Amino acid sequence: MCSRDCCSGPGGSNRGNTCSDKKGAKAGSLTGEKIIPTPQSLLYPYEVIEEIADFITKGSGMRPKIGIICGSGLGSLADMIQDPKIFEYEKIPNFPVSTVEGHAGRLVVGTLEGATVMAMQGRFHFYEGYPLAKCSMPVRVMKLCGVEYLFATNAAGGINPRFAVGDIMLMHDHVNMLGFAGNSPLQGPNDPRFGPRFPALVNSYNKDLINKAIEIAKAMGIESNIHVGVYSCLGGPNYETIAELKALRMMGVDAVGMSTVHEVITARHCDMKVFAFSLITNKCATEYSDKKDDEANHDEVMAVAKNRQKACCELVSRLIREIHLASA
Ligand SMILES: O=P(O)(O)O[C@H]1O[C@H](CO)[C@@H](O)[C@H]1O
Ligand SMILES: Nc1nc2[nH]cnc2c(=O)[nH]1
Repeated sequence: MCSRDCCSGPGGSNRGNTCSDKKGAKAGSLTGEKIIPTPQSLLYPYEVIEEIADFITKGSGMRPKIGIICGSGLGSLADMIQDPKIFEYEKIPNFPVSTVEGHAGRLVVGTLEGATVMAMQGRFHFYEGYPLAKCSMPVRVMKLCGVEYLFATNAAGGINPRFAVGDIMLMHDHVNMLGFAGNSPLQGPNDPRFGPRFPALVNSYNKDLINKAIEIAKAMGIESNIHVGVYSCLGGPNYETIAELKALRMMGVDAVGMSTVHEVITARHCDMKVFAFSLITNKCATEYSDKKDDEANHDEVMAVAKNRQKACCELVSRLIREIHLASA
């Protein structure tokens, strides 16, 4: 009988995919349980990710170098892609579907500013009922497609009082609240083909790309709308209470959302370079008040994203152009 986490005990649910112990007992059969908790990393074994990546590279005839994840209402980032080959999520084998307004549910592969790119027009969130490993599984697909740079974007609430609605915060660090609570996309047996058991996360956000983005923002004349700060991901789908926002601020958090962190962890685990930003779609109140205006809502998030999509698109396309020119 296999003695590893992947097959034994109540956590075992290998689905016959990855265990190298030929004596491995049938998954989950020891306890007779019908519902078997599955370690996150076993949800998508390497071979399944490889199949999805093959489907995309063969279907598009490309090995993209840059991956983009479009935040809520920022799907227009993918609309910039030239000669797009579009894959609806429901037509990609073993891919989840998008359930959130503002997340179309398509993978777009093509070129942008001369670089080969693939963009997720629609990401997966923990609050949709997906485990974190499932939310960030497409990052591993990107890796096996050839992606070296991850651009992750999100809509977020601004906690830093200096931030205004419509500003852009370049992420230079994060506070992983789901991680504090014991949840990680890397939970379960580690497959070293993706990365190490204990990845370091200091310097996760590429400093050169942050500096280049600041230069680009200056050239665009939007320097005063650009900040560099710390993002935190909460589980959602509810927005935060005042007490939670106060606590986050005390922890040094500048913007809060419900995504991105697990994608960045997965990307750093497999050694991608990461650039990420938050579009500040609402200001988070950190004092009690009766004003209805203080309440975040998704319609407002979408409306602000629509208004600021032009600036976000220009920032992303110019940065991609620089990466492409530097590697040409
Ligand atoms: O992080 P993205 O996907 O941009 O979306 C953010 O906006 C939604 C809430 O309005 C949440 O999904 C939150 O995470
Ligand atoms: N958690 C969270 N996510 C958001 N996404 C956009 N705005 C917000 C916010 O205020 N809080």
